[in-house]
Amino acid sequence: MTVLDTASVTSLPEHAYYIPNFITADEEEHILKQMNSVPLPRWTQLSHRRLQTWPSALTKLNALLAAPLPEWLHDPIISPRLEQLGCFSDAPHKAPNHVLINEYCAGQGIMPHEDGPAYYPLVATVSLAAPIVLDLYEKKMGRESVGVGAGQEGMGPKYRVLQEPRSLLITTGSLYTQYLHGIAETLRDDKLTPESICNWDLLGDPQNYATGTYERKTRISLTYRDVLKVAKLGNSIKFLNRGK
Ligand SMILES: O=C(O)CCC(=O)C(=O)O
Ligand SMILES: [Fe+2]
Repeated sequence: MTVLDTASVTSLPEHAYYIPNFITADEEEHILKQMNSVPLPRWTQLSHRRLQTWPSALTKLNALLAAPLPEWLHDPIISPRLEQLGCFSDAPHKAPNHVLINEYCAGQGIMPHEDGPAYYPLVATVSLAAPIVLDLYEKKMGRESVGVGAGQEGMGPKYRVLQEPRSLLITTGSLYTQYLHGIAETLRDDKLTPESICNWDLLGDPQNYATGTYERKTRISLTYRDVLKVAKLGNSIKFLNRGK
């Protein structure tokens, strides 16, 4: 049995994997320090959260301009940890080449959405600083209704995943393509029970949630992905100079 087999969230459609304490508290602190020491314009302020995009935002055609990730996003998460798991070994570039950093203050969240076709369909999410619940919604069949109603009153999530600080969550396969994911805009996550939280058996510190509720604190996520289209800067410069 591989490490990933033992981390499988078996009550979810295929596939999700959850590993608590994927990084140490020292490693978490180092990453948070680096993240907070970048120049302020590195942050994109959205109405409900702020975001850093590494190495840069995708082009209009969903291509990534080839550039290395900063060392603090690479070590130890990509090398050696994700490499040891082998989760990107079938991806076109065999490793993640893009990282989004999302910061959610208490009360902030992200609308149910899907990550779409720009990426190899696997997301590796490392959570930092505080726990949060990720909600999963089944996509409605029929184009017009995709996403409509998800997250609205009376349309609760189909599944809930509790992401502890320092944990890794991998979503791939039909979970990537057939489901929407979102985070509620709330000051506390509640109904934290083994019945309601689908990765309860895999939690590192379930006793922290024994009261069934958790007051939200600022939580950071690092989402690692492989962008399918990569443009080499040299080629882009040739393209820009075309006709000169
Ligand atoms: O913060 C998270 O765990 C989810 C972020 C997300 O869905 C995204 O960046 O597309
Ligand atoms: Fe997403």
